[in-house]
Amino acid sequence: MRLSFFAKPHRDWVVEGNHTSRVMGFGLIAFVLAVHMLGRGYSELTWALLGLQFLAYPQLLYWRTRKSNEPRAAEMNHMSLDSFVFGMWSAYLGFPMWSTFGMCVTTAVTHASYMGVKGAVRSAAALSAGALMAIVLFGFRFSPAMDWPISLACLLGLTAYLVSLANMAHNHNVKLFETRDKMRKGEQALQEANEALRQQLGEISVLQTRLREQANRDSLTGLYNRRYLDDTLARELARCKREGQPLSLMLIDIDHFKRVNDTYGHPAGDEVLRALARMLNTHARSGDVACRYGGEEFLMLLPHMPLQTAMQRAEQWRADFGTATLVFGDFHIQATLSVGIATYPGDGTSPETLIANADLALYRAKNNGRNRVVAFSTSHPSPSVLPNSSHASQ
Ligand SMILES: Nc1nc2c(ncn2[C@@H]2O[C@H](COP(=O)(O)OP(=O)(O)OP(=O)(O)O)[C@@H](O)[C@H]2O)c(=O)[nH]1
Repeated sequence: MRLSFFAKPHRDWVVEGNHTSRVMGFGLIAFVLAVHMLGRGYSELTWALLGLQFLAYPQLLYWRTRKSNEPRAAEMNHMSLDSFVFGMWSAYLGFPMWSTFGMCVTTAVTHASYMGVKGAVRSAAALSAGALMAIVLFGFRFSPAMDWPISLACLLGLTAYLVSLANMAHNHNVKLFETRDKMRKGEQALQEANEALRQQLGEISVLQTRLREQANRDSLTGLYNRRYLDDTLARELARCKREGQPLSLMLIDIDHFKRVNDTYGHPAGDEVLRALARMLNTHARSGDVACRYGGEEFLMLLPHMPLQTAMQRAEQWRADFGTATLVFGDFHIQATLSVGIATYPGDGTSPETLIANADLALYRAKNNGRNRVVAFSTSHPSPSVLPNSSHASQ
């Protein structure tokens, strides 16, 4: 387990960069000031302070910054403290020309690079405050020494400082570009993933629609199934009631279908069912619902259709189907239809009653000899039968 004292809580590029440039800059200035102090009779205490100030102080600040909860804010304050101590040293040493200039410029540039012109002003204020403090404590001295070794050291130090600052900015820019590049690539990958997801969602939605459609369809004939009819009949009936329109229901049953199966086989029977479904679909209007109601029983839901029209239609379909021949392999198959019709409002006002009455009418069509159309009518004791003597059952 690491002790928190040694832990590195935060790695901030401002803090790290400042530390490096502070260590370097203070080292160089210490060297320049030492050259200036040589032979000028400064006490041992001053030399010791110089060592502490320029060699130990940067480490102390770095440690404090990293312990701080807000390292950047701490670092900004430390920069002002730098200016203050530089001001003190400059005034204490009598404002040696190049050293003072170097200290002023480096702190002003550092401040300005983080805080703009405001930073430079802040640095100037701190420098002045430091100088003032030194003048108050030690008195005013003025010896702007400009010996060439000091001037040369200052110029080299200043150049090194500016280059290191530019290098830091360059490194930061490179990092910034790399991060932007990564973000752009990430964004692109995200867009691609989004696009793929959108496509998948589209496919899922198509599949769902197809599934819903399949759930409503009879797999053999492709007509709507009974489940769909249950939902639709109530809705269509309600609509016709609102609009004051009639609605007819036709129950259509293939006569003696068992015989077809028994004679020609089940696959042939299937083909007959498909043929009837095709015929009903072909003749259905856009609002009609053709539905396979049971094994060989079909239902046509005919909104807005009065009884007489429904009777005529059913008769037409019965005749067409009865005269058609279905070729299945070597077989020529013929079959007839019986149809029962119930119409809203005369034959019932609820889906259940209408279906029950259409079924009753169909039952009567079968009983009366098949191959015929029978309409249920509550107004007559026996349902009305469309005469069909020419198409007797087989
Ligand atoms: N091929 C085939 N036959 C089916 C299918 N569904 C039901 N059937 C058959 O349809 C026949 C219906 O027979 P019945 O109910 O006796 O009726 P029917 O022979 O048509 O006689 P009526 O209706 O009284 O004229 C049965 O033999 C069922 O096996 C199907 O999907 N395919």
